[in-house]
Amino acid sequence: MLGIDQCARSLEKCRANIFGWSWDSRLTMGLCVLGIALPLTWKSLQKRIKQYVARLLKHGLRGLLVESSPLPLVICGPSGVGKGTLLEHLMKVMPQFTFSVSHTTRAPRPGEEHGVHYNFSTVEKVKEMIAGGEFLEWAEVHGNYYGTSLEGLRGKGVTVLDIDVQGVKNVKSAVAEGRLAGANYVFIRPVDVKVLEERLRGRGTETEDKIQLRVANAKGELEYGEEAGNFDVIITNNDLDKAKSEIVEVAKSLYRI
Ligand SMILES: Nc1ncnc2c1ncn2[C@@H]1O[C@H](COP(=O)(O)OP(=O)(O)OP(=O)(O)O)[C@@H](O)[C@H]1O
Repeated sequence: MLGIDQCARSLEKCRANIFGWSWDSRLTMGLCVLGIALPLTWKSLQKRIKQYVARLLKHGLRGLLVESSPLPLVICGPSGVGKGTLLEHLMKVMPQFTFSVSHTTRAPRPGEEHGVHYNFSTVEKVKEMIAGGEFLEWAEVHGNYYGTSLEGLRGKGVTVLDIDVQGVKNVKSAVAEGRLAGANYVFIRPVDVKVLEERLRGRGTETEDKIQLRVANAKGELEYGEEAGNFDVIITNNDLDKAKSEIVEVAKSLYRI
């Protein structure tokens, strides 16, 4: 990386040559710009390299020619912290951020469209996909299978995953195994656990037992969320308007929009 003195000297040299830029000045100016830009882009560059390697392993050389889709945006945080509230705002302001379409083996209900509400599939097909490691996560509920496929994350815009810590670990395993190119991880934290309890009670959607269970789980989730290296960005949702602006700014900067 270039030092500040070197940058200043380069700028002075360029200024002196402003009316007839010599190749020397152009080169030093270029190096100067690179010196500033490179550290900023290093993280995204690393992700992009991993993405290319994963595609190369999966599809061979042909994979390098396929246009890459943006990495999914993972949003995690304890129950009641305001993930849903912040995501609703983000998706309203930036419609290119959307939830992924899940797979299900249950029959479509009136008005439900394949590929819009769900990807309707058969039990045989879903079992085949599970065996082939094509799901990020899946569950069997009342005899029907539901799951988030890795393919479903490669949508038109940026796919958003609102998931718990276990879900984040599943995403990280998929990345480590080369099944997913990567993801951007954002953790939402409260100022303290007491606030969570108040929000969950205020929302009025849970029984007291469930509130206590969610608050108890929150402690472990906060430990994981705040541990260095687990998330790219941590947003504290205290003042709601501030947190809303922050999530939009974070999304813009992560996806260079
Ligand atoms: N900054 C905030 N200040 C006050 N109340 C908030 C704030 N953010 C969210 N809330 C409120 O807290 C409650 C919980 O928010 P929300 O449902 O978005 O949480 P969540 O993290 O999505 O929860 P879950 O994981 O259980 O779905 C809602 O009633 C919401 O209106």
